[in-house]
Amino acid sequence: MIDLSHVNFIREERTILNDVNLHMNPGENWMILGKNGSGKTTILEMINGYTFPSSGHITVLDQLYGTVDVREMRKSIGYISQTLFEKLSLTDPVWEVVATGEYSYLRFYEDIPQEVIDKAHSKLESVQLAHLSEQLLGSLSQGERKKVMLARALMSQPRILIMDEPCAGLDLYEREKLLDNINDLRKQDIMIVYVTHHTEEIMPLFTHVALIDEGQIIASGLKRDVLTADNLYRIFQIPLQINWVDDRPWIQVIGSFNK
Ligand SMILES: Nc1ncnc2c1ncn2[C@@H]1O[C@H](COP(=O)(O)OP(=O)(O)OP(=O)(O)O)[C@@H](O)[C@H]1O
Repeated sequence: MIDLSHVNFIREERTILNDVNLHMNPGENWMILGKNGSGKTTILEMINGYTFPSSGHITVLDQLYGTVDVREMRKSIGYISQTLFEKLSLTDPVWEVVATGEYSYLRFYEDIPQEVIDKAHSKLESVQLAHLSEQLLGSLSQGERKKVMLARALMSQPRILIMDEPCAGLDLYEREKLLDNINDLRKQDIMIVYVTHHTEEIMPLFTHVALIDEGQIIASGLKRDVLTADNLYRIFQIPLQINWVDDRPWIQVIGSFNK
């Protein structure tokens, strides 16, 4: 479904991605975990066709990038990121912002078909935000904004949903509510690719994890095989242990930092 083969990305003599190989198959949901600046967002931008590798191949939904119109590809790929949020109109009502997801528009400059309006309301209902549909986007809390992004991304019924740190800036309550909505997506036929620095966001729906450090994949595969104390030490350089509770990994730091 998504295949990155020997992908390198070099800018100003700096290797940002170094021989990245990732093979994501139908039925899998992937978490990409790594420190700040390790190359996570660059991978997501490549899957979306916004950034092209210096060398290597990327195939998404059986289409080899470089030989297809990536704008067409993006109709099958939902993307949730802070950069995209900043392009949306803070002065539009929430239902209208959600409706723009149907066509991947940033704003409407034409009449909106009634069925698209109805669909936007039902997507808002599915993330428990129906009561805020008439409120302006700019007046929402951080958590509500993230849920609006999720509802908007689901409008076009994408086959792949890519999320770049959707829980950044959320308090514990808002984070858990959003993660619950994301976990519910396992009932749908959609592949999730999710980037974070935080292991506890690995909800049960995630089947696979890729660990990235300084542009290199350190380990990738089934989450319980990859999320070992040794592998995480290689990424974070902190001695820790992992406790699995209800199929979620929780990290406990052990010993002293840097000793
Ligand atoms: N087009 C580019 N030109 C030059 N440098 C780039 C480019 N794109 C990314 N980088 C650099 O590559 C590195 C990896 O960036 P990226 O945004 O992929 O990291 P990240 O793992 O998502 O980080 P964070 O968790 O902090 O968001 C950074 O040091 C960034 O400055």
